[in-house]
Amino acid sequence: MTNRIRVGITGYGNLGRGVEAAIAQSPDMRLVGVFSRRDPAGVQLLDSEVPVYSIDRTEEFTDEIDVMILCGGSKSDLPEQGPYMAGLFNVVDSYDTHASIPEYYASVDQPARESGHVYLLSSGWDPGLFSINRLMGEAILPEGETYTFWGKGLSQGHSDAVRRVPGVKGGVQYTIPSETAIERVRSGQLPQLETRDKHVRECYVVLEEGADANAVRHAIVSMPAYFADYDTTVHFIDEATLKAEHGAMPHGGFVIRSGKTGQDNDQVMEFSLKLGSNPEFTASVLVAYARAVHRLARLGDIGAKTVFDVAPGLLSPKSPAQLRKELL
Ligand SMILES: NC(=O)C1=CN([C@@H]2O[C@H](COP(=O)(O)OP(=O)(O)OC[C@H]3O[C@@H](n4cnc5c(N)ncnc54)[C@H](OP(=O)(O)O)[C@@H]3O)[C@@H](O)[C@H]2O)C=CC1
Ligand SMILES: N[C@@H](C[C@H]1CC(C(=O)O)=NO1)C(=O)O
Repeated sequence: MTNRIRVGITGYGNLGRGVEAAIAQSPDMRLVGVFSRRDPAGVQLLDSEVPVYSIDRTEEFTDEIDVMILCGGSKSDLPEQGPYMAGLFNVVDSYDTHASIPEYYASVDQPARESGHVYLLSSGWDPGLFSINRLMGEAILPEGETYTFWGKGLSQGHSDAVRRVPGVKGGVQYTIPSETAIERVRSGQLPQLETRDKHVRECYVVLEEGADANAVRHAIVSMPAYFADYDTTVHFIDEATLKAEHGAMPHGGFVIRSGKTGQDNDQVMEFSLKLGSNPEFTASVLVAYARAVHRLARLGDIGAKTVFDVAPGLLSPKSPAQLRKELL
C-alpha cells in the first residue's frame, strides 16, 4: 500500500512493544523506527528489520515521520518527552496521571501550536475509552451516578510508578476492586463511594541490593496521585519470583452510568473490557488514534487534543462512505 502513515515509536517497553505489534496489524501504516534512551544495539524489537535509534536523533526524522507515538512512563518520562516531541512531530501518548492531565495538556499544547502539530494526549482505555463512556453516560443520563471499576489486573501506570521509586529494582502493581462496592452499584443503590471504598492496590517489589525496605514501602504507599488515596500493600519478592509469577499483564474493568430518564424509568449504561494484555490493548488504541491524528494534521488542525475532541470515524481505516454503509 502506497502513502502509508509513517509512524515512529519513542520508548520501547511493554507499551512500545505493543505499538510495534499493532502497527504490524495495520496495513495503512509503516513503522519508520524506534527511538530509545538506551544503546540501540541493546534493544531487541519483535521485527529485527525495523531500525532502532538513539532518542537523541529524533530531530533528524521530522520529515520522515507523520505521527510519533510516545510509549514512556507517565510518572517521569512523558512530562519531559511530551513537550519536546510536541515541537517536532504530530504525537499520540497515553499519559494517565489523571490528577495532572490539565497541566500536562497545557505543557504540550503550546509547543504543538507553535510548531503546527497535533498532540493527542491521554489516549488508551483509562484515560481514553473509559473517559468517553463516562462522558456519554453523563450526557445521556444527566440524572444519575457514574462508577468506574478496574481489575483485578496489572496497572501499567502504577507499576511504572513503583519501578521509579529509589531502591526498587523491579515491580508490578495489581488493582483489586471491592466486590461489596460493585454489588452495591449493580443493585441500583446509587451509593456514594469514596476512592478507598472501591479498590485496594497490591505491589510486588524486588529491592536493589542494600535498599531499605521500610523506606521503599513508605515511598510507595504515600505516593500522591498513585497510592496515597488507597489501602496499599507492598510485598517484597526476589527477581526470580517476579519473572516467574508476575510476567503476565491482564487487566480490565467497567464504567457504569446508572440513572433515571424523564418519566422516572431506571436506565443503566455499561462499557466493559476484559484484557489478556493491558499493554497490547492500550497500544491498539494508540495506533487507532495515530490514524486520526494524521488525518487531523492533514486537515490543518493543530494543538493539544483529548479523546473528547476526536470524531470516532477518524479512527477507522474505512472511508466515511464505507462506515455509513457498514456501521450505521
Ligand atoms: N491511558 C491508558 O489507558 C494506559 C496508559 N499506560 C501508560 O503507559 C506507560 C508505559 O507503560 P509500560 O510500557 O508498561 O512501561 P515500561 O516500564 O515497560 O516502559 C517505560 C519506559 O522504560 C524504558 N524501558 C523499558 N524497558 C526497559 C529496560 N529493560 N531497561 C531500561 N529501560 C527500559 C523504555 O524507555 P527507553 O526505550 O527510552 O529506555 C520505556 O519507554 C505507563 O506508565 C502508563 O502511564 C499504560 C496502560 C494504559
Ligand atoms: N492507566 C491504567 C489503565 C487503567 C487501569 C487502572 C488501575 O488499575 O488503577 N487505571 O486505569 C494503566 O496504566 O494500566
